[in-house]
Amino acid sequence: MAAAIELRDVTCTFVSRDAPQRRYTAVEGVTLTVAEGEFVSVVGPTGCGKSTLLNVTAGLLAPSRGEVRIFGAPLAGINTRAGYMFQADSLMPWRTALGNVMAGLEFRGTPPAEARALAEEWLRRVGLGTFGDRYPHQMSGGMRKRASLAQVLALDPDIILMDEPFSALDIQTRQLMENEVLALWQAKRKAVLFITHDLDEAIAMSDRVVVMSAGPASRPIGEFAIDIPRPRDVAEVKMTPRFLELHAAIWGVLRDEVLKGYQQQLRQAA
Ligand SMILES: Nc1ncnc2c1ncn2[C@@H]1O[C@H](COP(=O)(O)OP(=O)(O)OP(=O)(O)O)[C@@H](O)[C@H]1O
Repeated sequence: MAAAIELRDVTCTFVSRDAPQRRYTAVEGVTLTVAEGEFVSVVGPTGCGKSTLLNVTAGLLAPSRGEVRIFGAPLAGINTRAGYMFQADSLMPWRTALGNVMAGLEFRGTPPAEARALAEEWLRRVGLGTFGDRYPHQMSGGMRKRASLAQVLALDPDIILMDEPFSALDIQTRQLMENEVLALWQAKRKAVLFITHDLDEAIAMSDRVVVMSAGPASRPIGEFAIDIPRPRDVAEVKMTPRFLELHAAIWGVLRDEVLKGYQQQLRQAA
């Protein structure tokens, strides 16, 4: 069976707009797969190209070299089988929660009555059943994240791409959301590519954690299967001996890269 996502030897080089002779290779020779139904997290130091890999998978950015295959077919243009949840809110401020969830469905041509019923159903599933008429500015950060999640899941994508979706939330709301995402994922088993700075979050959520090296020319330098049984409670698994073992092993690979990434940022800022 073809992988849901397959990046083959992907390199992304950016050309500076101000000085076209200046180039920056963000990621180089990245090979990465996510199987159907698998939850894979990518961790790495700041600026190592995690978002770049997600943008390549979403079809928002064409790699300078290499290939992206989605369920075995080469990706050309936008990845229509993927839903994308960003770090920033993706809600339209002039639409209610219900209107926001309906928007993607309507855009895809779902008849209005069906779009409304589906949007209401998804708002219920993410715990916003009675908040459909709220505008984004009338919702808390956690509620906005829930609405964004409903927006993505209502489209029933085969692949879910998440770029630090919960980093702006307080720790309790974050744990609630992580558990909810796991429960929803467990029911539907989509392929998930999850980007995070937070190693605890990556281990608690994933089937596999991929560690990227510091940039430039970042690439995966470690891959760890997370053999902690499911269903998991993200707060509880963090106290298990296996979690601590995995954390120590992955941190052993990640630590030096985080230090290198930090030094590089200091050099760039100087
Ligand atoms: N469009 C672009 N033009 C030029 N450089 C870019 C562009 N997009 C990203 N970069 C550079 O590529 C590198 C990787 O960026 P990216 O956002 O993918 O990293 P990241 O690992 O997601 O970072 P963070 O963890 O801080 O969110 C960075 O050095 C960034 O400045």
